[in-house]
Amino acid sequence: MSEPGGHRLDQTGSGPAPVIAIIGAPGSGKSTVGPLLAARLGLDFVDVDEVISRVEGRPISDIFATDGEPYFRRVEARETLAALAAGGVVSLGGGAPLTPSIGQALDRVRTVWLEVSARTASGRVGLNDATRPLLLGNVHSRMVRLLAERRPVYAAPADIHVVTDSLHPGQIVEQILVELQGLPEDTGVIETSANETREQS
Ligand SMILES: Nc1ncnc2c1ncn2[C@@H]1O[C@H](COP(=O)(O)OP(=O)(O)O)[C@@H](O)[C@H]1O
Ligand SMILES: O=C(O)C1=C[C@@H](OP(=O)(O)O)[C@@H](O)[C@H](O)C1
Ligand SMILES: [Mg+2]
Repeated sequence: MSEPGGHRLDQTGSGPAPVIAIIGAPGSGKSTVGPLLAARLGLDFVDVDEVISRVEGRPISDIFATDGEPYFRRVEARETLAALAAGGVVSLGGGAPLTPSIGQALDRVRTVWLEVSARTASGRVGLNDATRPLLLGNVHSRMVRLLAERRPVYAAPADIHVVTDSLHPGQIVEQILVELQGLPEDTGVIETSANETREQS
């Protein structure tokens, strides 16, 4: 089905809705690239951090401060699994893949890993960011440690891997669209027309 963007996918089609999960460290660009990718594919988009803040009625930093990280991770697992079950493009929080139930779910969907260096990520995230309480203090040193711990957890479920440091969000979306075409059919069919994309660029 070709649409102006060349990538529209009718979600009313038969079969389960396609699911694309976006994972990576804080500052890798999940919340930025996710909606752009969803628009190109004609899919719904969910940012799980936004859902959490909405259902909890408070910023993520307040959740951590008042109820602690274990509580946050339980809410995150519930909302992440619900979003993945609903289908569309889902941008996870940076720590979500460390939760076993989420890691197992990621093995069943198309997963995009946006990689970023600690230096670049530190430069992208703001200081004292209310959505990233784990980075309060020395952002760069905390990011270095976090990336070292998590790299294997991001790599394991990844079907598509994009190193984002020197790419703009639009370039990242184009690379994802091209790589989606090369994925095996068994994880759902997402019709994109990368050729049209190349003609458009
Ligand atoms: N490819 C990119 N190049 C430059 N800046 C980016 C890129 N991707 C995201 N950003 C910026 O970095 C910050 C963090 O991006 P965000 O999408 O919130 O990351 P995440 O959701 O992975 O934590 C935002 O200010 C965003 O505009
Ligand atoms: O890395 C993490 O553990 C976290 C990353 C944040 O999301 P982003 O990756 O979108 O910043 C948010 O879920 C929370 O602060 C925890
Ligand atoms: Mg985000």
